[in-house]
Amino acid sequence: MTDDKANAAAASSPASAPRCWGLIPCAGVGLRAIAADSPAPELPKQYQNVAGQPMVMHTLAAMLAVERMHRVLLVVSAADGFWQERATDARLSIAACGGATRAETVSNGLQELMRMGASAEDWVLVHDAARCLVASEQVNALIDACLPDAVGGLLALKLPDTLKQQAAGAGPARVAQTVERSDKWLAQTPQMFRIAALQAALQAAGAAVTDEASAMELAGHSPRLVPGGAQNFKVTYPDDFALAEAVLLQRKACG
Ligand SMILES: Nc1ccn([C@@H]2O[C@H](COP(=O)(O)OP(=O)(O)OP(=O)(O)O)[C@@H](O)[C@H]2O)c(=O)n1
Ligand SMILES: C[C@](O)(CO)[C@H](O)COP(=O)(O)O
Repeated sequence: MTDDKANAAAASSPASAPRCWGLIPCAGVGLRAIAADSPAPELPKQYQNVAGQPMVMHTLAAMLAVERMHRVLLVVSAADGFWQERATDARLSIAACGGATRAETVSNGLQELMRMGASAEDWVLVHDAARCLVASEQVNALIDACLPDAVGGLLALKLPDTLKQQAAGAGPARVAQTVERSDKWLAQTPQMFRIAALQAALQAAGAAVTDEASAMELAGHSPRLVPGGAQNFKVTYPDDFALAEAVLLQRKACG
């Protein structure tokens, strides 16, 4: 069945109430966030302080502020000692089943959600621990767009700049051509899909896919693109910490 036909079928069938679960992959090492001239930090980027709190605490606060979020599962690496003796929220669970890639971490987390009582048709919203600026309003907008949809979708940002393709060859980078950008979006998170469909897609796609939507695309689906925002960037490079801190402090000052 095409996504369009499945949407029509979903619209004409009686309303059911699948739940929304949050899944936060938090098992990365943050290699690109380490400045070339700095020693490696003791903790990965998601645990470094940003605006007075470990980055992941901002991420969790935004996800847990969404009332329709049934529970949130944080997936950390087996070696993670951060959560020992730390107070947690009643709707938060932590599983030390992170994998070697983000896709493996998410796949292991989906299995854990099923053990926690999630059903195959429930929705999961996968959100990077390192996107600590997501606003609960954006998460709600994604849920509103995806709940009536047969497939699901992701927050994304229309490309704001002119897009250049690099020429092949050694030496300094040079432009090969300017690429049409009117149909290009930057993928963000959360990415929201049905749990069983996403698990099947990830298993078929393998560990190399860098987001959930890619796995669904490889399975033949066309996920919805829901406008996110420039502030929902992923803390990836050293400069990103200062930007994230400035935005969070400014939000705090504005109440
Ligand atoms: N094996 C992995 C790799 C990544 N992630 C998580 O996926 C999110 C997005 O990944 P990215 O920003 O690429 O994080 P890292 O893999 O940690 O960064 P880098 O590639 O720079 O090492 C992060 O919250 C990260 O913790 C994960 O849970 N398990
Ligand atoms: C999922 C993601 O945040 C979408 O932009 C991103 O792909 C994950 O991290 P990476 O930088 O691709 O490793």
